[in-house]
Amino acid sequence: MRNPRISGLYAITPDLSNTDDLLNKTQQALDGGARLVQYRNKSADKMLLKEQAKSLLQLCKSYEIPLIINDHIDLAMAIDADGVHVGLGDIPVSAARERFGPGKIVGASCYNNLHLALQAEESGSDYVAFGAFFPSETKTDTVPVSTNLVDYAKQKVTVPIVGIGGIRLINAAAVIDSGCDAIAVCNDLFGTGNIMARALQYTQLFAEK
Ligand SMILES: Cc1ncc(COP(=O)(O)OP(=O)(O)O)c(N)n1
Ligand SMILES: Cc1ncsc1CCOP(=O)(O)O
Ligand SMILES: [Mg+2]
Repeated sequence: MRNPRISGLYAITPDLSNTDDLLNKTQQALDGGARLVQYRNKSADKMLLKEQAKSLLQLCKSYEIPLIINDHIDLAMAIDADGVHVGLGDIPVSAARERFGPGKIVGASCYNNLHLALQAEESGSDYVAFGAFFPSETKTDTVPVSTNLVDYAKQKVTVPIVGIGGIRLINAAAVIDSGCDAIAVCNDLFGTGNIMARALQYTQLFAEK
């Protein structure tokens, strides 16, 4: 059965060195209906990573929304986060599952590769992520993927599918319509003047389905 927690707007946090700013912005995304939050910070040192992850976890808990930690399984385990997201350069899905236990969310990047998705599912991932669907300002070393792959993958994988990469309000419907259960957004969510209003607009796209 598809994991019901993996659906809707998946907020990917931007690199912010100010923890209050990070919390404030994430709270706005949650107020707008984000269903999952990923703490992704590529520039913080170990101390800041832990401080921010712990604060975000407390915030997400108060909304009963899962917090997924990007890359850092040790950090995810240390703070008892709800999950971890791993890519090809990170710990393998099977090891993440083994270390983190059965009750935690393990998400896997599958880029434009159905074979990776099948492998990730086999290894115990709770969702598979494809992307980048569009050029991303947040992550520039991506591979392009077409919505056709999602259409095809829906027939092959049973875990939820997350779409990521350059998703904006104007192109999100195409990604959702291709069969993605969730869309992961960073820049078009956190880079706007009114994050809550933008999150609500994304949430509305799912309500229309
Ligand atoms: C939901 C989601 N999908 C894909 C990624 C990318 O993971 P990865 O390839 O490991 O790249 P980095 O994000 O670590 O730069 C993701 N983080 N989240
Ligand atoms: C982490 C990641 N993986 C593929 S694209 C991407 C960045 C997503 O951010 P944005 O929504 O700003 O493109
Ligand atoms: Mg990674």
